[in-house]
Amino acid sequence: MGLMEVLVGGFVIIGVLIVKWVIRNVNRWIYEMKLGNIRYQLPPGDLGWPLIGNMLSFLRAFKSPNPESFIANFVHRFGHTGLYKVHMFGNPSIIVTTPEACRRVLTDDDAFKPGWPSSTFNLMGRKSFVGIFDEEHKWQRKLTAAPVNGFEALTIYMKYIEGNVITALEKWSNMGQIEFLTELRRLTFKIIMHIFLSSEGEHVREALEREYTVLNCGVRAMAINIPGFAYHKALKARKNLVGVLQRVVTKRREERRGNPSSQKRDMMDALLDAEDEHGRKLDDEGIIDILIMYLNAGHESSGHTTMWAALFLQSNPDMFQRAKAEQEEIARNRPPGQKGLTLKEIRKMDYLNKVIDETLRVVTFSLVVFREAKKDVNVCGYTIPKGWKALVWFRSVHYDPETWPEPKKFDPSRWDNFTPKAGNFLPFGGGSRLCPGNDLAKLEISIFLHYFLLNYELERHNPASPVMYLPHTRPKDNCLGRIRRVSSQNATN
Ligand code: HEM
Repeated sequence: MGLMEVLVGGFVIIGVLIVKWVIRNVNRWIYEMKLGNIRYQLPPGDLGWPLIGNMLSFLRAFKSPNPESFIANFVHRFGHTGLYKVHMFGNPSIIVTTPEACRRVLTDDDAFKPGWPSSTFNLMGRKSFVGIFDEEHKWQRKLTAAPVNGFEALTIYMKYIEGNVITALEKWSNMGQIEFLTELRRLTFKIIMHIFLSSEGEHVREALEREYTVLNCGVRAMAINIPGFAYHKALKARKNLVGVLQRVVTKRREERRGNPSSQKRDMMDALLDAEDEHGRKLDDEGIIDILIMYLNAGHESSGHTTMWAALFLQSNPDMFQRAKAEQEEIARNRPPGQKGLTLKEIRKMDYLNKVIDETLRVVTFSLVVFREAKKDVNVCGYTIPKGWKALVWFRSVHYDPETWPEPKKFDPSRWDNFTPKAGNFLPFGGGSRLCPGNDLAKLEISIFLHYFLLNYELERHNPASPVMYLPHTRPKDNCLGRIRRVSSQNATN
């Protein structure tokens, strides 16, 4: 090789390295330089590539069998600082991974408001809880939380849930091969529909259910509105959902005009009646966005978590036996004449409660929630600048080996005589946004597991089916298998 060729080769390599260095620093120059001195108080990290930021490494990790590698990579490069600067979902952001910092972000409403990616914001609706904050949020939460989660409400819903669980399990056991997850999502959707829209018929439920499956795939996707992309399909699904719900709202308003003293029947009626302290009522868009969000949040999470709890038990025979024995004991001690479960019995399910908490931890259905800093705010020694997002990374909190030794292991007995410190266990979030359906969800899961453990078994078709982590943690085959009846007892015993 001549000297000339060596020189040209050298220049090309140097040129490529310079271009790469420039490209790798574009985000830093765009977002950090304008912060002035505050930029020196940012946590360590890496804002990734222009436009896509760190999304490729996020997707790579969450499409691999080891999603923990995403945060582990930051820890490896920058140390155990707990907060890392990144550029994700189109925004400069700070990932928050320690219990203390997560709690700080979740509980400081003066400094933070919701900061969901535009895909979630557009799909849930600007008037849903992802788009509102302060007084507006407080009012609408008060309006909706007690009718969903209060003791009185749960006592009423319990019978409905129980009846539907018994019927569903019996039906599935006669169906041969089913997608267990798909069927569970249908069941939990039926329950949340009962709470919000009990007066509507089967056809409305079926129309909504179809659209939700598509909508959900877009909620965590990148907001690329081009045919073929998940987000594009999800936007279409939202349009259809709005269409169906708009017809329901219009019909209800007409009915109520014709009969102003008509009885309050479900949450839709409560929303139509609602008035804030200034006499302001919700408009159609407000009601529809609340419904879209509640119906979505209220079925996907509990459907997935129920499936995982059953699956973990089924693949650990000793745990299955222990949980089953507890349920048999409860059924045995039931006073004669009492039909079905009571809330008092549910409170006695000590081991099952540990199984559910351990499932919530291992699965961490909401792996991250999003906030936006309203002002420059100091969190655990670092500054989150005004306008930047805070990504509260629950998955790291639940996989911290200091609190949870062997964190990947499903082990309900780790909960024996153990109460996690505040901030170490956040399956339902915290602060003013704490999940308003947490008790309802646990009730649904407990009732399902009670009847499942007493009378049935799950036989998976592909026990080695790989696990997908996006948009939510699930087996790739949606848990294909059979529900077998193993007891000849009356299903309600
Ligand atoms: C296992 C089941 C569930 C899990 C793991 C779960 C998890 C969560 C989490 C982590 C949040 C906090 C979001 C944030 O901080 O921004 C949340 C909020 C929410 N959840 Fe749940 N959830 C479950 C079941 C339910 C159910 C059954 C309902 C409906 C009845 C529901 C309705 C909501 C709503 C409306 C919000 C927004 C609250 C707000 O912004 O004020 N969730 N959920």
